[in-house]
Amino acid sequence: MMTCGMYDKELEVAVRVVHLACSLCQRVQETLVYRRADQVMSKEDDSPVTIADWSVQATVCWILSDSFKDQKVSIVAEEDVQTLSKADSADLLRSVTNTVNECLQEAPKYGLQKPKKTLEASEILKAISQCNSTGGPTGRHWILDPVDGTLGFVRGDQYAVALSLIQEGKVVLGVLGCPNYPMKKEWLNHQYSLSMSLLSTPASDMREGGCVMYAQRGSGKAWMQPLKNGGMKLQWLQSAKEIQVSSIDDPALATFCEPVEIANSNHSFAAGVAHSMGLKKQPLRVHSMVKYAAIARGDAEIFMKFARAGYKEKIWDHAAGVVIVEEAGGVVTDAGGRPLDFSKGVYLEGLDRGIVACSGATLHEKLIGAVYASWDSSNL
Ligand SMILES: Nc1ncnc2c1ncn2[C@@H]1O[C@H](COP(=O)(O)OS(=O)(=O)O)[C@@H](OP(=O)(O)O)[C@H]1O
Ligand SMILES: [Mg+2]
Ligand SMILES: [Mg+2]
Ligand SMILES: [Mg+2]
Repeated sequence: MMTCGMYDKELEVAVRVVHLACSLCQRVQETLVYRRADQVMSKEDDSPVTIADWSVQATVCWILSDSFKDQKVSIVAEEDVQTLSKADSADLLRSVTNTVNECLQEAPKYGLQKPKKTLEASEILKAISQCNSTGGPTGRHWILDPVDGTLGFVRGDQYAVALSLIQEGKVVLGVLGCPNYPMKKEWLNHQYSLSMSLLSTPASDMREGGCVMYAQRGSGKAWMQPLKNGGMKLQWLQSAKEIQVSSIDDPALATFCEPVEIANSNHSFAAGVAHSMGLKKQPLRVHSMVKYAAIARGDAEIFMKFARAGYKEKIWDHAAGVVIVEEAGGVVTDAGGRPLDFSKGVYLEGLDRGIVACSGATLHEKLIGAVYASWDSSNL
């Protein structure tokens, strides 16, 4: 038996809906790489958002609400309906509505219920805006990043669908869908590009590619499955294999990963820390929570993110990745060595400088020491 925890039912629904959401993203990404300009919108903070971000949020909201009808489902998620409800956004809303309805039609293939009738645009808006919970220290809250690494997504590169559950302020399960991160390791080392692989690989082969990872808190185990495009009605656990962090603890042999964008993490500070702790390899720059996935799977040993001072990290950018890395045997803390606190609402309040994840305690101690030593000489 691959799960035997308190949240088996929640985990099963979460894994199924993440598979479903990944298939939606794959379809949208294929069209996006050819028609980028008019399909990528900007939010108020200038970050990108697409049909996929809203559509996944509406889809996951509908499935969770339907699957847990007896509960008042609380969802903390990234997107809101501001852009979508503007007067000149009618086409956009129509695209989202169609995308969600098409996706939900496929739900039975994934062992989930589909709606009895086609959802109206107003119901889609309602579903998206219903994900406006702020989490907190009590009760049960789903945490969703419908598309994490939207920039990677629009570039035809790495991105993730991240769903997790917090209970009394603790992350109790996490699921990460990584449609462009194949089961085999070597793929991550090349920069993944959908547009390139579409030219060189038959689309069907490429669609076999991705994986979904998941873990339940306290199980001491984390799992990976191939992404199922044709559905997964029965025996959803069967194709899962256990994953574990890397056993490398020599910094000279370790690989570290970090965000692609300099705006999202201070690369030069990370390089200083890397040098100071004796890392020798070039950093692996990857969009999205695929970085946590790489640590959990043993494809890399260290993840560092040092956002600019004043930026507040959001829980949906980390929750699923953290529980999967920890259950796979890794360590995740802030740059001061303290565990991340998911109980304070939407933000990781009180975060000390940045976030680090390591495959084990030896590398983690060295990393925290190197941050401490490098801090004075930096001006983050
Ligand atoms: N200024 C700034 N500083 C730090 N972090 C920020 C910043 N702006 C955005 N974000 C969040 O970063 C999420 C993407 O992180 P990544 O590690 O994938 O970044 S990168 O694309 O590889 O550069 C990204 O998640 P998504 O919006 O889901 O893509 C953001 O939540
Ligand atoms: Mg994100
Ligand atoms: Mg996102
Ligand atoms: Mg975003």
